[in-house]
Amino acid sequence: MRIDIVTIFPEYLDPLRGALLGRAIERGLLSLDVHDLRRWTYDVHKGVDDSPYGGGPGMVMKPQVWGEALDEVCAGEPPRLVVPTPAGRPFTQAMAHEYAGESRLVFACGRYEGIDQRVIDDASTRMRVDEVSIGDYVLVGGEVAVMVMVEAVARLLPGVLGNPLSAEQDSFSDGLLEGPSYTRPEVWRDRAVPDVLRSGNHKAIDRWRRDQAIERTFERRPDLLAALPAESLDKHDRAL
Ligand SMILES: Nc1cc(-c2ccc3cc[nH]c3c2)n[nH]1
Repeated sequence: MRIDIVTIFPEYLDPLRGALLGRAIERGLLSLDVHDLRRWTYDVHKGVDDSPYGGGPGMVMKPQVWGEALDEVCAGEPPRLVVPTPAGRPFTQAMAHEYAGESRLVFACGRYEGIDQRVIDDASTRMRVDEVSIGDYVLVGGEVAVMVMVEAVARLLPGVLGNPLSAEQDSFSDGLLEGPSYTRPEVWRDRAVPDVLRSGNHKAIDRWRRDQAIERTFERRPDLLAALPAESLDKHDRAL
């Protein structure tokens, strides 16, 4: 997978080159190119923003600069263009899996009050464009949102995670939250690991883990339970 990111703060994305993702890049499992938007400015001040039509606070990012940047970065095989915004469609694990199946992703990091809408409208005539939110809170720019999405997507690529089962048993993979995890010691500050986990009875362990996942989902994210297909909860699950 080829990932391109356009931003006015390229150094903000440096952490993506460390640790697990850095190793995946070194191993050629994905490529990551970060582009400074100011490369496509021509004025001495390298301006990327201007006042909003209709008035209002803050500044809007200019369409000319973004248009030329995306023309160049998106050239070649048409990518999926992802534009983080608080007004976007919620980013989910299902979308992370969808993106992991793409051969090219381009992320456009806005700043200020965002990017002139015509940039998205124009790009949509040539490629799939998703305006995506990573949560119902407002960040200062798109860079942190892009780091969240790149990490969520990259970890799903074959070979990136040491144990592929980790991704299969993620929270949300079966529509439920993951239950609690435990490791040594057996007792810590007078708190013991649940006996079932030390029983060696894997049928009982799997049942206990599913019960914990359903109970935790019920308590913390009842909306996920409501969205589950009826057939995915058996009689035992419903009796919880
Ligand atoms: N989910 C979420 C996205 C954002 C976001 C995304 C891009 C920009 C550009 C300027 N402010 C931004 C905020 N905040 N919260």
